[in-house]
Amino acid sequence: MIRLENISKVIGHRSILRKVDLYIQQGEWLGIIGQNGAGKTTLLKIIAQLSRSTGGRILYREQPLDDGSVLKKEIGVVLEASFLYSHLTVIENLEFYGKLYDVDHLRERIMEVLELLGLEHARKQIFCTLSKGMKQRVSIARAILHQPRILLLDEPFDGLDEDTLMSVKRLFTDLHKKRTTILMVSHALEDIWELCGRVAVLHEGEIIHEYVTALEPLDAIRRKYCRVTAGG
Ligand SMILES: Nc1ncnc2c1ncn2[C@@H]1O[C@H](COP(=O)(O)OP(=O)(O)OP(=O)(O)O)[C@@H](O)[C@H]1O
Repeated sequence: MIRLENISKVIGHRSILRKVDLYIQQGEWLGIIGQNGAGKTTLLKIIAQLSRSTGGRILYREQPLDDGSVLKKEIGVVLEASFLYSHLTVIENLEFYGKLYDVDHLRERIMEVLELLGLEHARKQIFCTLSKGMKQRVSIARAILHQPRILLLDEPFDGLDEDTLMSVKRLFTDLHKKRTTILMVSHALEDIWELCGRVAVLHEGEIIHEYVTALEPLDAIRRKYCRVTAGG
């Protein structure tokens, strides 16, 4: 569905990503792991067309992406900088985004995602006054509002309490069952192993391993992963 060919990113004199090749199949749930600074967020931003690569290309359904508009509409993104306006309420933020994406029956859809994320009671609260976990819920609500075919998730469970974590995992699992393609960056290997079918390890801007989670026990990977990222 999405093919990355030789994707590179150089900032100043630093190579952040080095010739990354990656294929993401339709309906797949792919995890990306790696140490701090490995380039995971940079890679996600390039796929989301929020940042430009300095080399290589992205193919979507085997067609090169020249301007990202086709893909942009099909993608929902959860990133730390969550594209939400601090001084708008939760519902105003969702209305703004929903109009931008021409969401049908916007009012009903907003009520649906508010309920899915347990945000009904906070809907009139100003975004910047929310707790970290509540902000993360709004960020997820925004990402799924237009029912994207692809979800790009950067540490999506950050800040969520145990109950919300379970319900958000269920929500993503349901979307995945409905053939949503998911690319998820996380430091929580347990979550990655529980949810993702395949995992790519990014190290200093390069994909150095790919694993099928069903075939590799997490403990073995934890040992290997630590060795690999420690350079051994
Ligand atoms: N705009 C920028 N200018 C300069 N350097 C940048 C910029 N954006 C990212 N970097 C650098 O690129 C490298 C990769 O950053 P990135 O955020 O992609 O890493 P990451 O794997 O997501 O890390 P973490 O696990 O800490 O979130 C880091 O060394 C970072 O400092």
